[in-house]
Amino acid sequence: MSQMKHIIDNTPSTPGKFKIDKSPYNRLIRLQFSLAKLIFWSLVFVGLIFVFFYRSPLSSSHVSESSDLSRRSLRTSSYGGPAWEKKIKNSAKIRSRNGICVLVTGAAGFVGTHVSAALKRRGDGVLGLDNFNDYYDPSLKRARQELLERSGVHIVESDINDVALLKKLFEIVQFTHVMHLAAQAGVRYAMENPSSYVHSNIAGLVNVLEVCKSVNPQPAIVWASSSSVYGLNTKVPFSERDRTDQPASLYAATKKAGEEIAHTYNHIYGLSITGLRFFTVYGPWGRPDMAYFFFTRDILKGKSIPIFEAANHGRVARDFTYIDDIVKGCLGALDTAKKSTGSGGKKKGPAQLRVFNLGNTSPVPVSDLVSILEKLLKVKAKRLVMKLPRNGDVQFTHANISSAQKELGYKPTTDLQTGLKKFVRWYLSYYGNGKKSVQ
Ligand SMILES: O=C(O)[C@H]1O[C@H](OP(=O)(O)OP(=O)(O)OC[C@H]2O[C@@H](n3ccc(=O)[nH]c3=O)[C@H](O)[C@@H]2O)[C@H](O)[C@@H](O)[C@@H]1O
Repeated sequence: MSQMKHIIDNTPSTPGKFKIDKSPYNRLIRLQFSLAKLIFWSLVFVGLIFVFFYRSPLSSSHVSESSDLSRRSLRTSSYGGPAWEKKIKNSAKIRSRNGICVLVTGAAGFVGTHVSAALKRRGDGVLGLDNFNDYYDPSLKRARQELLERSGVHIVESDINDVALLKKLFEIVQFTHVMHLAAQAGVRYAMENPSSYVHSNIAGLVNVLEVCKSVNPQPAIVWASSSSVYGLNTKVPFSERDRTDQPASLYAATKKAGEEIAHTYNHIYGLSITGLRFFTVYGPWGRPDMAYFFFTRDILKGKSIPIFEAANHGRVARDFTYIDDIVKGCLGALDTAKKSTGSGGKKKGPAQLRVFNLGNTSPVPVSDLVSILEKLLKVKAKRLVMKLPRNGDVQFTHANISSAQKELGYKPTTDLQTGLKKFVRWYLSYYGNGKKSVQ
């Protein structure tokens, strides 16, 4: 109390504003006023500490906003410092004449790993970004990361929603291109965890574009859309000119929204943007949530596998596309991307806006995929034929690729039999020795 008195007595009145009055009533008012001031400044102090420790761009990223995203760990390691910056510069250094400098988001993902490795092999500068979430076994992502680090590609561990980090990366490196592959993938999981699709495929995309539009020079952007935007269309093969306004899953709806968002950023800010509609990409280092992958695992385990069929025993088919073909399409898109035209957040002229199908042009029924796997694995599958669930799946996909062929020189060369053979070889070497558990 005496300490309090000391504080109160020494609280200076603002000169010229208050006349010092010694009456008990005014002393009480002064006491209340000073207490209010004390509380106010204490709150400001606590607030400053909060801002400094939890919102600082150079501390861990904003995990709190993602806490509602069950099954995802958005853990990000702290970053900053000269050693960290050196690693980034080294990874992003262009080592060939006419090379490009690419920030690859989702670099520890299936397509991201293959694209990053291919860019690095040609001497381009590559920096990866990934949040290593646990949508599927993160140890597989870590193994891909090891692979990339060995070839000189560093992956910064953070979420695309961490705008401060994205800006920092652009301060360190002048990326000529952004290959935006980070996304919440999977058609059926969207019913389980819808907010993760909004977080990554909508909010995340907007953040990436926001940063890209405001840096100088603006990079050109190539990003992953999806064949699922064709939704319930029945006209085949799917052409880029077809309608895309009847998505069958929230996943598809977020990818379609992404295409519209891309249009806006191209229109307002002059960003050069290319969307790639991938058709069921498969291959070594693939995604364990995809059918070909978990069919392989379950056939080997002797577990039954659910094979979907449409009404009246209609076949469900996919235009399965091998990863190496997709990588060529991605590189083709990067190499033919024109420069963005804006600067200082302002558009200076019309910029390139493109969308391409990257498929294989030969759909295969899922039951045939299983037959190929049976032969390769030399194990008979326990087939459990089921009705196609109404949770996002469409009956078939089939790409018309003439546009990608013409503009990107895209020409898929791997049929499903050949591609699955390579996948199975990888699968057995990665999981087959019993050291790693298949999740
Ligand atoms: O092409 C695309 O745009 C999409 O391709 C895949 O989606 P999907 O084609 O549904 O791939 P899978 O989940 O591997 O399914 C492949 C086929 O197997 C069928 N399937 C799936 C699961 C299952 O238990 N049984 C089954 O028969 C599906 O109906 C589908 O026809 C990816 O998961 C998406 O991220 C991607 O965007």
